[in-house]
Amino acid sequence: MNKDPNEPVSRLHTTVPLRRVLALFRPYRQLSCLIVLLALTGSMLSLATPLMLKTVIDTAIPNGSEALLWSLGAGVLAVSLLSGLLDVWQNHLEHKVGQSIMRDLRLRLYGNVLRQSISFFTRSRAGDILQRLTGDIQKIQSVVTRSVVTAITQSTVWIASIILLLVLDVKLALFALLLLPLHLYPARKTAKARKRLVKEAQRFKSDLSSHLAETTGISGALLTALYDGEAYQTAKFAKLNEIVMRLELRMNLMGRWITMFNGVLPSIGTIMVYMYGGFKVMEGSMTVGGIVAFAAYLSRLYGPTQQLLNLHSDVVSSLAVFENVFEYEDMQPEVKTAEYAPQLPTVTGHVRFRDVSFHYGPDKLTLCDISFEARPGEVVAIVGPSGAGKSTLLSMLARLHDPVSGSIEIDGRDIRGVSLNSLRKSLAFVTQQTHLFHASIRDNLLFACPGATDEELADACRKACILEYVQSLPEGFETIVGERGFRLSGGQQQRLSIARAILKKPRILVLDEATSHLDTQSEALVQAALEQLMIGNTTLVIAHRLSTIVNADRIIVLENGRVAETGTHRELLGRNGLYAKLISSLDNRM
Ligand SMILES: Nc1ncnc2c1ncn2[C@@H]1O[C@H](COP(=O)(O)OP(=O)(O)OP(=O)(O)O)[C@@H](O)[C@H]1O
Repeated sequence: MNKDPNEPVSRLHTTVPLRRVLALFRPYRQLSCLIVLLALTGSMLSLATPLMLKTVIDTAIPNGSEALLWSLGAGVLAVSLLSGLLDVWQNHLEHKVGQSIMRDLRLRLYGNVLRQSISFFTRSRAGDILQRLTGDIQKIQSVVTRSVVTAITQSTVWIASIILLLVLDVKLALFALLLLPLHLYPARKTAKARKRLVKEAQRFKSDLSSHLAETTGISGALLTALYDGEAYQTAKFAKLNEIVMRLELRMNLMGRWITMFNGVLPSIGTIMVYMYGGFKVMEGSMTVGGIVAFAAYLSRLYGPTQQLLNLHSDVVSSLAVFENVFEYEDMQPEVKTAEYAPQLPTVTGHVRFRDVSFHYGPDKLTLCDISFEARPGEVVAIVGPSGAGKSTLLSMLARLHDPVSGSIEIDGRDIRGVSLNSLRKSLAFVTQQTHLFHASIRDNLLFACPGATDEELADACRKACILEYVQSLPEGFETIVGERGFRLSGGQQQRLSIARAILKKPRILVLDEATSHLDTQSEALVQAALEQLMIGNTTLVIAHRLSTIVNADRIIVLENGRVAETGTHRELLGRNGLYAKLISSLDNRM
């Protein structure tokens, strides 16, 4: 199936050490100890009942002791009531610890995903990320909630039951224990098979949620509608859906077989004990109460055996999911900064690219030895044919990618040596594709400057030529916009994103000028907004408008990732090279 896009970005390990799973409990050590204590007390209490039953049958009834019968009856009732209460408390605490671990994991994973470089997001499907942060974490929840407690309590009951069985009758106990190894072989086999199935199912679930996310997002839905792709998408979904269902069925069936097998063995064991014990009672070497107590302890031996084997199978199969989760926790961003990198102080906005080279893949350099500078307040226009590397070049200023050689400096400091957030605070990007979150206009603006006052918001919108429009909306700044919100036109979205950039008060501005989708009036408004934003800032602009290019202090002409020409409009026209050709094609389009 569609595997490549889902391949891990950097696979750091293939198996998860159990130590790492146990380390998740570290912050909840005390609560976990309390849970284990409660569970052990509950298990010990449950071991008292068979002994009381033995006394009822062997002593109270034959001796006609009503008082003993009453007190043993009350004892059994008290034990079961107390066990029930302890169980409720223990269960609540187990869930508290389990849910807290899930919360911590989700938060750590989300934080680490957001820390990743942009290359991670271009490689991953949204559905995969969603699946890991929700589906996968949900899947390991039951293991995390129950596993440790079950392992400790059930092993205790198991060992205690063996001791009590041996105390009651050594030969009978050894006879009953003979059946135990029969449980192990199928349990080991199925645990491995389940792990494979779980891994496969998680992968297809990831495919399913990616397909869902892609086709129900506004762009995917629009494309599907316009190309009449409903039947195609539904067929693709149905295929994945079917595979997921079949895998779930296989996993369930495998679980049922093992449950059946594990259910039959104890019955055989119990009936053998009753028969063998029966003969011993007839011989007079054992009491009836002794057999009843023995059978009760036997069920407390087989029960935990099953539980421990199920747990083993759950843990082994869920290791596949742990691998997924821990992989996201361990991922390192490609673009790294030292933990205590200094902040970039308020800058004047002097930008310098020194021999910058970059490639997306090893086969071909996307940018090769690019050098240029933009002095504070200058406008530098980047022009060149489609695919020349203009967007890549400017994205490097915000360290969306790092150069493979050369360096980029702001005010003489290599941007790799300063903290990433301080670097990004001093820059503002206005791109052609504007993204607005599904939130109010106010919240979308505050995203750039969380502390901005209403006056500052209004002022930024006024400068971006959008205030009047926002105020004319029935809900004004509270209007919900974004993919599923109120639809703003392309120009309005751009002006809102310019207002957002104005609020950031950057020193360096990176613009990707709109090409053609705006009408003349809208373009004039966007242009006026941009001019406001450019005042006093160093501006690097991927320029498509003749006026921007002509008025730029310097023009960098890129071709196939190299600087083909540099100069002012007049100088470059005089050279009659690539620039002159590009300008004549621009003129022809105007
Ligand atoms: N994420 C990516 N992975 C691999 N290659 C990429 C990626 N992004 C861009 N490229 C390639 O890098 C080259 C430069 O792309 P870039 O978008 O920087 O060009 P551009 O000059 O901005 O083009 P346009 O004017 O059409 O937007 C292109 O050949 C493109 O295919």
